[in-house]
Amino acid sequence: MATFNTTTDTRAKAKIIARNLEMRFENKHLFSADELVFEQNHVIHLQGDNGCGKTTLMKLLAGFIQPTAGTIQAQGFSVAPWWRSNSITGKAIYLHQHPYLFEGSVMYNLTYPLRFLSTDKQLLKARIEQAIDKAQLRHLLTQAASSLSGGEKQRLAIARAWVIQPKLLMLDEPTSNMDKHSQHLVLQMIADLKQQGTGMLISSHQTCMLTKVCDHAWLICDKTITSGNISANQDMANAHIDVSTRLNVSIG
Ligand SMILES: Nc1ncnc2c1ncn2[C@@H]1O[C@H](COP(=O)(O)OP(=O)(O)OP(=O)(O)O)[C@@H](O)[C@H]1O
Repeated sequence: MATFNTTTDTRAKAKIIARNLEMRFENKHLFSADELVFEQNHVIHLQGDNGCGKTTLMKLLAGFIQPTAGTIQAQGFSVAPWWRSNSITGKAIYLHQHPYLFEGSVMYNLTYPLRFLSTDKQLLKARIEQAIDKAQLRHLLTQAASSLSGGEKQRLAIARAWVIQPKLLMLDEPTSNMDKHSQHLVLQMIADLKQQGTGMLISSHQTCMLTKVCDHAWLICDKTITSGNISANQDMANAHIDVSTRLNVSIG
């Protein structure tokens, strides 16, 4: 039986903890894991072959779907509104590889979050201006977001996340539509967020420019999720799971 819950000490480091996790689609066992901790100040490279379950794991941690078994708990966030049936939803921001954008212009998409944030509005406006430059979106501001190219849409979605500065951010195959130049721009924003303490989970089945900023790795292999540090002196192209910190997980 899967359960979700949230503890609300907002002074604590924000984290999402999954325990005794098991995910199945009908009879198909996708993965299991004893314990996964996704927290602020950690940047995790989520690795695994096509179809192993990277997107599914992110959707679980975002609270969009429920695990077959196990618990998913959030700590260090403010209390969820009473009408939200799943208290995990909305804690970690999830960016799909084909990001959801609002109908309207690029500028509308960037300013939309303003109305929901309690942060000083002048500071937010200044941050939006910075994001526009960082993502090189200024020449596109009045254009409909729906008319952007795939790479531009991803740049816009990441710029919007950069403005919000979430505690936890998940990026699903963020560079899949990006040329090298766009990857450089996004890398800078991701590095900024890392410095500001945002915890990030970045999925990609291959190493890419963005995975250079990762200090931890989760690997989905043989229906098992293992977790470990990325050795500081190791080329990310050979990123591996530190065997000493491997989790004891079951294979179904
Ligand atoms: N709602 C669903 N019902 C049944 N099967 C599903 C469902 N969602 C995903 N799957 C299956 O689960 C498996 C994992 O899918 P998922 O998208 O999580 O993999 P992934 O690792 O993100 O793949 P990729 O690297 O290709 O993006 C796939 O075989 C997929 O078909």
